[in-house]
Amino acid sequence: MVNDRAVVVVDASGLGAGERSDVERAITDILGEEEGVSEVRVAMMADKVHRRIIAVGSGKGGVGKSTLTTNLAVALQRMGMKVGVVDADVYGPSQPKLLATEGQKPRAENDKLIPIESKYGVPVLSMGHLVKPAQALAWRGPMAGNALSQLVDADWGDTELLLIDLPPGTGDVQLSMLQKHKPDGAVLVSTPQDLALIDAARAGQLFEQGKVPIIGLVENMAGYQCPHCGETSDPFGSGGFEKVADSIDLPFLGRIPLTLDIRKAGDSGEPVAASDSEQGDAFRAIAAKIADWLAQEPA
Ligand SMILES: Nc1ncnc2c1ncn2[C@@H]1O[C@H](COP(=O)(O)OP(=O)(O)OP(=O)(O)O)[C@@H](O)[C@H]1O
Repeated sequence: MVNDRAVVVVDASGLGAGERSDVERAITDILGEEEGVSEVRVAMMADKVHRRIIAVGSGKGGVGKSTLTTNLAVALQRMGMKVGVVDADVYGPSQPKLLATEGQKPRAENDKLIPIESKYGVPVLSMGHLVKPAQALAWRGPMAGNALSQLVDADWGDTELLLIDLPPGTGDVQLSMLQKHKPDGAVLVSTPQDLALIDAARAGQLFEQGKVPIIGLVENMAGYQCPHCGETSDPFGSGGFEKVADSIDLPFLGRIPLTLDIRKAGDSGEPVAASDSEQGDAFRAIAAKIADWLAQEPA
């Protein structure tokens, strides 16, 4: 006590942003009731978390970058990592739907957004939580860049890994990310079609120029698995990406089949990696490679 002021120092290491403010509120409420206390001050101390950022990028849209980001985050969370997702796809945010947080609005405290807790233990922030999609369409360079900063500089608490779901291509958001929030590594995703491969190579160049190590390439929608007979066919060809990965000397992280289940799971906000399904295994195998990469890279 200092005169009639109660000062409490709390070791908040390991608590998420929401838990920290709950503890702070509880202490303030309880001590505020005490006789002789006119003011309560709570100082939250925590070990600084060393947070790493991995960007998930693609050359063109619709190749499954958001689906991959969600499932990798859920898979890594289930492996024991504290993972958050930033949906930097300012112009077409899909993480609110994929992580079943649609319609929720993040709170702000001390000028920082508090990420939304999804039911999968993966906190998430998206422009889709803040504005209507049509509003963001009018944004140009600096506004889109500032929007990204708000999301990345939010109060991520004890989150140790942020996966950033980038917009497709090499526009303003990507440049702003390289300048202000340089990722520790990048994962590139593409479908097996030739055009997509060429575009992915372009996205790769952006990271290389920005001196961001490329962790590896993921081939999505590789082979269609028939839900009736289980047979796999290759509407877009297969293996092309692996060859590209080889020819440009980048690790190939894995292949995700095109399945009805993955599409339905995305639409209903129930990522396949959240269950022990065969579909989830493909994402888990890639997540394991990313975890290996993180373990090898000096933090
Ligand atoms: N392996 C897959 N099997 C079946 N459907 C898939 C698969 N991967 C993604 N999809 C579906 O394809 C569509 C596009 O996927 P997604 O939104 O993840 O792509 P994106 O590259 O992030 O797109 P955008 O450029 O619009 O952000 C979604 O309907 C998604 O459910």
